[in-house]
Amino acid sequence: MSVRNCFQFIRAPKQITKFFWKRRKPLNINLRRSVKDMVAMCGPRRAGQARTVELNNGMEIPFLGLGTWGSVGDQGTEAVVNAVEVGYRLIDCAPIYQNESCIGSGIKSILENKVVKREELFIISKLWNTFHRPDLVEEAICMSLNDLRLDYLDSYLMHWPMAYHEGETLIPRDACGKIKYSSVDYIDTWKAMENLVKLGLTKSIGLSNFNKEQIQRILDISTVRPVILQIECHPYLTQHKMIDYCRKNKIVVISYSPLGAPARPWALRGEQRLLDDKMLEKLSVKYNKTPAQILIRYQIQRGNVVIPKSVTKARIISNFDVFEWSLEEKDVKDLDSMNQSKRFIAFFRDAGKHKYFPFWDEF
Ligand SMILES: NC(=O)C1=CN([C@@H]2O[C@H](COP(=O)(O)OP(=O)(O)OC[C@H]3O[C@@H](n4cnc5c(N)ncnc54)[C@H](OP(=O)(O)O)[C@@H]3O)[C@@H](O)[C@H]2O)C=CC1
Ligand SMILES: O=C1CO[C@H](CO)[C@@H](O)[C@@H]1O
Repeated sequence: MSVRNCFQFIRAPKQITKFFWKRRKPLNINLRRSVKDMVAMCGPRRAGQARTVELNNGMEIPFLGLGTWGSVGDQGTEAVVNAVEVGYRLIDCAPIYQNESCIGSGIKSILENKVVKREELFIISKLWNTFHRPDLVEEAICMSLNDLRLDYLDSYLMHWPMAYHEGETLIPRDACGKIKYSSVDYIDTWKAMENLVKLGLTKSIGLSNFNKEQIQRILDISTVRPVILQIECHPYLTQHKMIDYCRKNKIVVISYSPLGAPARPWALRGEQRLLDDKMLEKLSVKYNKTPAQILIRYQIQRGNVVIPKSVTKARIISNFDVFEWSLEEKDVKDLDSMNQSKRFIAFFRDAGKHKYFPFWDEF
């Protein structure tokens, strides 16, 4: 229920009073109590269960979105259709996932079938590392828009601060298999991204996988402020310092791999999956919710946007059931205490030696 509807609801008893006053008949109902009941009905949704959060440019972004890494072919298309039908309005995409045209088919289908209007969706894509050179930035967003069958994005993020050698290949390697870097400074890339907002190709721009010092460099020169920072975040990597820093700078955090990226067994390095952690098992029993729901709710309760990926219809549905209940503060603290500063998406092998590799600093 929107805030406006809620107030209409509260006003109703006054009209009832007026109507009965005119009829001069005594009423045998407790109007004061019914107002209280109505406020109680509206209250929780208004206070604790908001579904969107405001960005620093006044736009609203949904707290929960659909991740799309690995959502390929018809499965990817169906995942988008199913998700929007369930109520998801945010979809996180990227050309490096090499599926934007499948995701675009899903978006096209829901718009053609009038499930939602374009302006009700919040679509994110990202600038890949081989397109950091300023003269390539507009071409890159146009390719994403073309694949996604859209005229504009709601947000366009610089995927990583490191530039790779420009060319046809997304992961360019030399004869020894090492990634070929490019020396483009992300500051120059950012300036080119600012122009995309002026051209109307995206409504906002943001960052992904940047550390604090790198974000500060952007903030110091930007004429269009970053609205979003997308980073890995879950109880094994709670990101408290980064979240505080972003909050002070009015940047909304999007938590990626919120379930601990279970589809990347290589990232586990033989260790336990986050979803199998004993603490989650305990909370799962206590709240009668799945471990995934606990992990998603944890992010929303911390004020972070969260983008779990799934192509499984039942999971898409259950992952969305995170608004009508909440975790007690002490359980949020217990989840915080699981922090191990452990990254599943480390990217060391492909970019660890790049001068702008972000993860050598504390945050
Ligand atoms: N900016 C960046 O650099 C990055 C951004 N991202 C974004 O964040 C999104 C989410 O992160 P991702 O790394 O995919 O990992 P997630 O932590 O979202 O995990 C996704 C995996 O969990 C499975 N899963 C989904 N729901 C459940 C459930 N209820 N119970 C058990 N398993 C479940 C999915 O399987 P199935 O699909 O088979 O249901 C999939 O294998 C990405 O898809 C991408 O959009 C991710 C990494 C880096
Ligand atoms: O968004 C992403 C999805 O995962 C990839 C690695 O597994 C990352 O490279 C990338 O940043």
